[in-house]
Amino acid sequence: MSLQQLDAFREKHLDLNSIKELPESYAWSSEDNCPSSSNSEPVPVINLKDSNAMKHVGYACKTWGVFQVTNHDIPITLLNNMEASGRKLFSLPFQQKLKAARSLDGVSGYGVARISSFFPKLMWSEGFTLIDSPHQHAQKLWPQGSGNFCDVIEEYNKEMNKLSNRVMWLILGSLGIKKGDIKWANQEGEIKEACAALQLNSYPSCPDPDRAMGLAAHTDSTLLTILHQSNTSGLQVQRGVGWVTVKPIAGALVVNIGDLIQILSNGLYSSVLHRAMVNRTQHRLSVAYLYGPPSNVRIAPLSKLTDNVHPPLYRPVTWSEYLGTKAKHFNKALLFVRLCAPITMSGFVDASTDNHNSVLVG
Ligand SMILES: C=C1C[C@]23C[C@@]1(O)CC[C@H]2[C@@]12CCC[C@@](C)(C(=O)O1)[C@H]2[C@@H]3C(=O)O
Ligand SMILES: O=C(O)CCC(=O)C(=O)O
Ligand SMILES: [Fe+2]
Repeated sequence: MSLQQLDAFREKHLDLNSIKELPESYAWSSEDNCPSSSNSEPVPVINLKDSNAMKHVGYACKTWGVFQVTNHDIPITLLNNMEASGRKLFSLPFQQKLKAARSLDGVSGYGVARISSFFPKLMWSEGFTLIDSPHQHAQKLWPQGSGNFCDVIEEYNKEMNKLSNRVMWLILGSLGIKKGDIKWANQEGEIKEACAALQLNSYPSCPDPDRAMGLAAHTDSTLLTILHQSNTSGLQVQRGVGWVTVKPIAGALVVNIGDLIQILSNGLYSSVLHRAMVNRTQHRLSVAYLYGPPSNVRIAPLSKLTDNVHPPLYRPVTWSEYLGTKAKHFNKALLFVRLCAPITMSGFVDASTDNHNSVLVG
């Protein structure tokens, strides 16, 4: 990052850990920050060792787009070590974290939520994204030695890759998809070249949590995301018109359905809109493993799920192409890869003028 970029960054983004009163630039209107629904049914919790796990996953995908998993075989010590590594990183002095700041056009490094540009107010969070080896970043953050930071990240990525593949097959299996139906997986269903990003999110305690927003409502552009949310609540998912809190369960992991599963499943399973809230007393940390397909693969509705009555709803896209669309159109990105425009309640086609790929139906 150039010195000029660093100055612009410092000007806009404050060290949240030292602020005693919520600045106006972080105060969201009550409309944006609408409260959560009370008395809602809880998000499904699925024991991966249950012989009916696939059926439960199918139900959770159809009705929620999110579920928690237990008995997932990720050692609790690894989850604890990952959380401790995240806390160690975010507790570094602000100036030190800035040494590993994400460049303006870059993906990895320290920075504010990259969706910030779509909102008039700033979010009460800081993040660290890793897509490749953690060593270069660790060297900048801890020039005297980073302890076991890199080992923990590498072990975590390896284990999350295995778990993501296992959960992906439960999701696809629940739609009747077999190993041979996915060309980019080998006979065992493994995806050797799967791409992924690790996103560490830090939400410092906030002097006015009811007016602040940790991470604004979004869907993930992934096949699926596995989130370790520590023991402090904050994650909420949209259900109907309200927001439901995903209660932290010790040792459980949250699985979010991403936009690419929505495309693959031809809309049978929708990605879940979610957000993170903050609180007055606790510093919350979350670690998201964002799982996607190999970079050369074009994701399209699976042919087994389409026919004359159910034509493909989306055109084929690679993950990086889709991330580009998301960076430009954010929560409308799926509409921009859609082939058949959805019909609105009024019976008219909801045609976006920008969406030149739409074939209007109905
Ligand atoms: C692979 C990716 C998905 C992501 C953008 C990124 O290039 C790296 C970070 C990811 C993340 C994490 C926080 C929420 C999110 C919307 C964001 O701003 O950065 C996601 C992006 C995404 O899923 O679109
Ligand atoms: O912190 C959380 O609970 C949510 C994080 C998240 O949605 C993400 O990293 O994509
Ligand atoms: Fe997310």
